Amino acid sequence: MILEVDNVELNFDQTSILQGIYLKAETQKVTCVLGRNGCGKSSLLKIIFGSLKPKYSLVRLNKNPITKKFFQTGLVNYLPQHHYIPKEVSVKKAFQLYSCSWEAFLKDFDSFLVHKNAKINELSGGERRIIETYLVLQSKAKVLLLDEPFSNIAPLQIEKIKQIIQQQKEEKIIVLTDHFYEDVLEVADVLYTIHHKRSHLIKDENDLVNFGYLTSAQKATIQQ
Ligand SMILES: Nc1ncnc2c1ncn2[C@@H]1O[C@H](COP(=O)(O)OP(=O)(O)OP(=O)(O)O)[C@@H](O)[C@H]1O
Repeated sequence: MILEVDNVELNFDQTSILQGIYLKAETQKVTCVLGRNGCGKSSLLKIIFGSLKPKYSLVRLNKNPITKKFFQTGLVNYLPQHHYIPKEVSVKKAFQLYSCSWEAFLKDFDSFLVHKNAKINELSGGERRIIETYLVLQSKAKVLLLDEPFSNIAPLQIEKIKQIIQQQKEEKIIVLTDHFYEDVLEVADVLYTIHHKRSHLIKDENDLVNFGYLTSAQKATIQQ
C-alpha cells in the first residue's frame, strides 16, 4: 500500500503554515517527519486524518484519491498529542472498547497488571500514553498516524514501542513525528523534515543540520 499526500496548503487566519507539501509513505517503511516546534507536523497529520481542513490537499491511497475525510473510511487511525481515552473508562474496559487483547499487552508491559481495574485517569501521564499508543498500534487500521509516540515515555518502554512499530509496519503504513530524534532516526525507513513550510526528503544527518533542525554537535553525537 502507498499513501501520498500532495500539494498541502494550510493557512491559519492570514498566516501561511504549510505550502506545497508532498509526503509518500508505504507499508514496510516507517515514514517519519522531523521539524522545529510550530513548523506544522501535527497539522499535517491532522490534515491526512481528515480532522483539519486545509485550503488545499490531496490524499491518495494506492493512487486513488480519498474523496471524503480519511477517518470516515475506517482505514486510518491517529494517535493525537493529547489523551483520547475518556478519563472515567477503566483500563480493562479500554482494551475491550478498542478490541485489543489485555493479555497480549501484559506480555510486553507486565508492570501494568496492578492497574487492571483502575480508571484510566488514575494512571500516570506516561502510563496512559503507553496504553493509548499501544491501542492505536494494534488497531485494525491499515494506516497509522502517530503524533509523538515516544514523548513522556521511559527509555525501556520506548524500546518496546519501537519493537511493536517494527512488527506493525509489515502490514501497515506508519507515519510518525516526535522530537526524540534519536529514536525517530532508529525506526525511520524514510525521513522528511518540514522547513520553511515545505517538506524535504532527508538523505542523511547532514540534511538535518542544513535544514536547521539539529546542531552540528547533536549530529556528531548521533554518528558516534
Ligand atoms: N487551531 C489553530 N489556530 C491557529 N493557529 C494554529 C492552530 N493550530 C496550530 N496553529 C499554528 O500552526 C503552526 C503549526 O502548528 P503544529 O501544531 O502543526 O506544529 P508542530 O510542528 O506539530 O509543533 P510541535 O513540534 O511544537 O508540536 C503553529 O505556529 C501553531 O501556532
